[in-house]
Amino acid sequence: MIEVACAIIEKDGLVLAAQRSERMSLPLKWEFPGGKIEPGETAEECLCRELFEEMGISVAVKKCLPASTYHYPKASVTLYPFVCSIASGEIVLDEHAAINWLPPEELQNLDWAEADVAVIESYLATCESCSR
Ligand SMILES: Nc1nc2c([nH]c(=O)n2[C@@H]2O[C@H](COP(=O)(O)OP(=O)(O)OP(=O)(O)O)[C@@H](O)[C@H]2O)c(=O)[nH]1
Repeated sequence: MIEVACAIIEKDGLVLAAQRSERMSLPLKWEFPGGKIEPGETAEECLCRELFEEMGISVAVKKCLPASTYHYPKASVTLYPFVCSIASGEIVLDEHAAINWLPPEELQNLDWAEADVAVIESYLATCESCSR
């Protein structure tokens, strides 16, 4: 079981999606930036560390969404999603192939890592700026 903290970053009514690079597992799939929770670390501590390492930004957590587990053929992944805003810094891509800022209702148009599909549904169900 892999435990992963991930950030649903909102800015001006848009949401950040990040595309995994060709060198990563699940190449070129879209995801919410974040990473594996290390021993002794809380999910929120992990989130802050990974966002700084991967993108050079500090985030402020606005809301936690329910954890969601997906069973890939090789491993099970539990995602701990946090709705966030950028507190400081400008995004610099260190690991990802690309980023995209999308209106919430367009998120489902991307080719997401399978574990993220349920997270997006949960986000859309609670999202205040969504039209649906
Ligand atoms: N960060 C992130 N990982 C996700 C998401 N959805 C999803 O299935 N995963 C999976 O969760 C795992 C997290 O791996 P990662 O590569 O981002 O984490 P990491 O930086 O700590 O790992 P590493 O240092 O071993 O490369 C991968 O197996 C990845 O495919 C998501 O939305 N965000």
